[in-house]
Amino acid sequence: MTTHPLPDVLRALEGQLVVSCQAYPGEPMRSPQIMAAVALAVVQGGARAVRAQGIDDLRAIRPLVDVPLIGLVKRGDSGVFITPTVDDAVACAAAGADVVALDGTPRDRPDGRPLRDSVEAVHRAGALVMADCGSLGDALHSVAAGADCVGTTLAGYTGERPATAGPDLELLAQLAATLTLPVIAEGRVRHPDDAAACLAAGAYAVVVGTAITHPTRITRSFIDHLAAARRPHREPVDSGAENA
Ligand SMILES: CC(=O)N[C@H](C=O)[C@@H](O)[C@H](O)[C@H](O)COP(=O)(O)O
Repeated sequence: MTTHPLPDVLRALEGQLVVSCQAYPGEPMRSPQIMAAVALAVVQGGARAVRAQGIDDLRAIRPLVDVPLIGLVKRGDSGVFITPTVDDAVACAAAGADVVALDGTPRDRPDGRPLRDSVEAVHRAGALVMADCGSLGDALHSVAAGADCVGTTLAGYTGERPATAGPDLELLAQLAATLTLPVIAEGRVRHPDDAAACLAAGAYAVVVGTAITHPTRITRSFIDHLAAARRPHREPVDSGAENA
């Protein structure tokens, strides 16, 4: 439940779909131009905001889309890796992010500074903060640090909660019932039904990444389904008709 007057950027997202456009190191689509085209394509499809990773990608996407841009920088894939430092957060805002997504956990950050420092620096730069959280404790920490909205982005990735097959609806409902700022569903939203379930659980908006913008993993999910569905090969039965 949201009770505070919200900035326009967040108000525009209520009940809407945000699409995360990210390619990972070494992947064929890892290029700012390609991610910018993907971002434009999802906006044409109705995404009301784009989430993107990396300063070059943000710079390439910014002039192409007129929806809010949620920016982050990823450094590695363990510990605090989503926009881990104050400098990274400021760089995202300078590259055109309206909202800077950053790790909202109380874990030690690589620059040794508290979450609050990143939040305040983003606010000074004129942007908002989405705190990526993995638990209720993270979300409460983020709210205390001044975040403008929280996401379930890290649910299942910090060791505090199991990685559910789909979105962590239990955490989502818990956050939505506890907090008075927007709670954004993110992580393992694989199907439109999952997205609808997130809204029903209290999400303010829903972020979908892999299921829309990662062709390698989408293809692999079809391959796995086919492998499971394929019947064991059987020799055709010889009816003996041609000898009759
Ligand atoms: C945990 C982490 O690193 N999440 C990242 C955050 O930006 C991205 O790798 C995810 O793709 C994004 O959160 C969207 O989630 P999904 O791709 O499951 O729809």
